Amino acid sequence: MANAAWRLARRSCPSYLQVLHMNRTAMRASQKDFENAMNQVKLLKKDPGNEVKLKLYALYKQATEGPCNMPKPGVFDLINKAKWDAWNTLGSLPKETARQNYVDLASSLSSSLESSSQVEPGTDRKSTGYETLMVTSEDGITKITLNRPAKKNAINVEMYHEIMRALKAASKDDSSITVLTGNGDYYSSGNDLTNFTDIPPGGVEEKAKNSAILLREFVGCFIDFPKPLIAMVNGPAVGISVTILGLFDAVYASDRATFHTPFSHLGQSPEGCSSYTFLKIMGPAKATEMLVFGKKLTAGEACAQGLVTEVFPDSTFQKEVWTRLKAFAKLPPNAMRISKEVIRNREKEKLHAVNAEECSVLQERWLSDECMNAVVNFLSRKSKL
Ligand SMILES: CCCCCCCCCCC/C=C/C(=O)SCCNC(=O)CCNC(=O)[C@H](O)C(C)(C)COP(=O)(O)OP(=O)(O)OC[C@H]1O[C@@H](n2cnc3c(N)ncnc32)[C@H](O)[C@@H]1OP(=O)(O)O
Repeated sequence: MANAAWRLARRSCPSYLQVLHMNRTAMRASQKDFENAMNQVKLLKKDPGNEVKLKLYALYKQATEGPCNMPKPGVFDLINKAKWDAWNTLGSLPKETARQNYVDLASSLSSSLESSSQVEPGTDRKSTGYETLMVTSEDGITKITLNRPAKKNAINVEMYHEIMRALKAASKDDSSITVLTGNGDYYSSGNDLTNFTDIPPGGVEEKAKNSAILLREFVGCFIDFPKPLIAMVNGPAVGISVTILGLFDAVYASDRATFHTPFSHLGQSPEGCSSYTFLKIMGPAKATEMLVFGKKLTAGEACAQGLVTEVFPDSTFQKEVWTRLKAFAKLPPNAMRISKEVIRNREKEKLHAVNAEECSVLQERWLSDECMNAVVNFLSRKSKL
């Protein structure tokens, strides 16, 4: 049947997309296929992650009930709002197409999740077990890639924890240097603003307290990281993804990258030790423009001010930086580690004290009307940076 559709399509010379559509229609999933797909999903050995689960939920509802018929949940009813958004996005997609898409997604998941659990042979090792990151180790370099490109690599609570886990693992593995970069067009859009919506029974005060503990531990991992740590800033960087750059040993940027710390706009205050490192790196006047007035820097400006080590044209960024990193990774690892220790040890105590103070100030800021209003405006689509 599918072959017949393909032959017919070729004879009347329709576009490639039309052919694909005919093929898919000819292969419409039966109710039995749909039920098998639901079982396949239940039997997955690995959690496919929230975004995929929402997609599956939406396709299931569309396939069984048709277009979204639920009243829209409130902005702070985060889970039901996410489900509603996912379902509502499918608009008037026919039930049969939703059923087919569900079957396709389930089958792609069972093949990709089963195969990704296998460790590749040779020196290129991929770490599995991360939802928000890709972690690989090759040629003496551990690469940690922020991997939520559809959300501009915003750092949700899970990603904070996974970055800490990946850094702890990298500090003990046999690589000589560690690289942090982003997947997609952004390096990172900073803290995921939906982190503010998941309020525990103890209320916002408890949330702010726990968040300050999390942030302090997160930044602490960068202060204490023992090997050379290099940022490959592949695109725009916002908020905490910029401030922690002051704790890296080298920062290479694409000329597409920008550096933005809009803390006052968000009713917040600096973190990542930037209230200390940025002043040392660029002097108080330039640091104030960034941290207090939220001035966004181009990669060239960030390099001129010492935050970035070197800027590369986007077209050659990956090739040029990887060539350089591979050369660095051949240097004697113990010498690099000890040199970093000598440089960092003089500052460590001070950095931990700055980190603690910044987190305690932020804990208060998160409870302010200025901060709450900024977050609600972003979540209700009234504002962007
Ligand atoms: C009680 C307190 C608890 C807090 C717990 C926190 C713990 C530690 C906190 C540490 C302090 C950190 C501070 C910071 O990092 S401040 C910086 C925060 N970041 C932002 O304000 C950026 C917000 N995003 C934007 O302004 C725009 O999205 C952006 C300019 C980055 C890109 O715009 P563009 O038009 O190109 O793309 P979209 O807006 O359509 O984005 C695509 C989707 O990605 C979602 N997105 C992007 N960034 C974020 C983000 N930071 N948080 C949440 N979601 C984000 C965006 O909503 C789109 O999603 P949808 O496709 O679903 O609409």
